[in-house]
Amino acid sequence: MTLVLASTSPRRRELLGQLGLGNEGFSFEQVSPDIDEAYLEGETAAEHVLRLAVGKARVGLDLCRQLPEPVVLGSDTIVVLGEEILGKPLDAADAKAMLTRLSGRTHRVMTAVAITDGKQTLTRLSETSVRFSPMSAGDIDAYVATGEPLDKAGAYGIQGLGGCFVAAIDGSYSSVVGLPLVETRELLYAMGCL
Ligand SMILES: Cc1cn([C@H]2C[C@H](O)[C@@H](COP(=O)(O)OP(=O)(O)OP(=O)(O)O)O2)c(=O)[nH]c1=O
Repeated sequence: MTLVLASTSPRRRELLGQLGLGNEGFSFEQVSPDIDEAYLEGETAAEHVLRLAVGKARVGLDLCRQLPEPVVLGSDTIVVLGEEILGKPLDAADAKAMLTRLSGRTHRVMTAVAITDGKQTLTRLSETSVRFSPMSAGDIDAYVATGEPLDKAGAYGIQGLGGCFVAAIDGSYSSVVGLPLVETRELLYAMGCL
C-alpha cells in the first residue's frame, strides 16, 4: 500500500508528517491535483468544501495508478464569513478587501479531508471559529505587502504573520493551517493505513 497526499501545499505535507508515519517506516508520496475550485450554485459551504476534497483525492488517484495499492488523501480549506465563502484572494486588492471584512469579527474555517483507495471514499469535515482583532488600514496594507496572504483562504495564515491578528480560536489549529490532524488520523485508521 502506498499513501499519497494529493496536494501542492507544503503545509499539508508538514502536517501529514506530524502524524509520525515516517517513524513507523511508512512514507508517503505527493502529487498535485488540478481541479476546478469554482463554487456551484446552491451548494452549502460544507458541501462545497467536501466536494473539493473528494475531487482532489480522486484526481490524485488517477495520477498515481502506477503505484502499488495507492490510498490518496485530498483536502480543502475555506473561510466562511456569515454565509459567504472566501477562498484564496485573486490579487492584493482582493486580499485587502477580505482582511478588511474579517477585521474585528469572528469567522469560521472549514477544512474537509477525503481519503480514497478507488473502492471506498471516506470524508471528515472540521470547523473552527476564529476571532480577529481589529486591523487598521496600515496593518492590512503592510500584511498584504509581505505576500503571505496571497495563497491562503481568507487571505491570512494563522501559522505566520497573520497569527498576530488572531485574538481567539475555538476548534482545531491544524485544521486552520490546512489539515486537521485528529480527523486525518481517524481516516487513516479507517482505511487501514495505521
Ligand atoms: C485560513 C488559513 C488557510 N491556509 C491555507 C490552507 C490551504 O493551503 C489554503 C487554502 O487553499 P486550498 O485550495 O485548500 O489548498 P491549496 O491550493 O493551498 O493546496 P492543494 O489544493 O494543492 O492541497 O489556505 C493557511 O495556510 N493558514 C490559514 O490560517
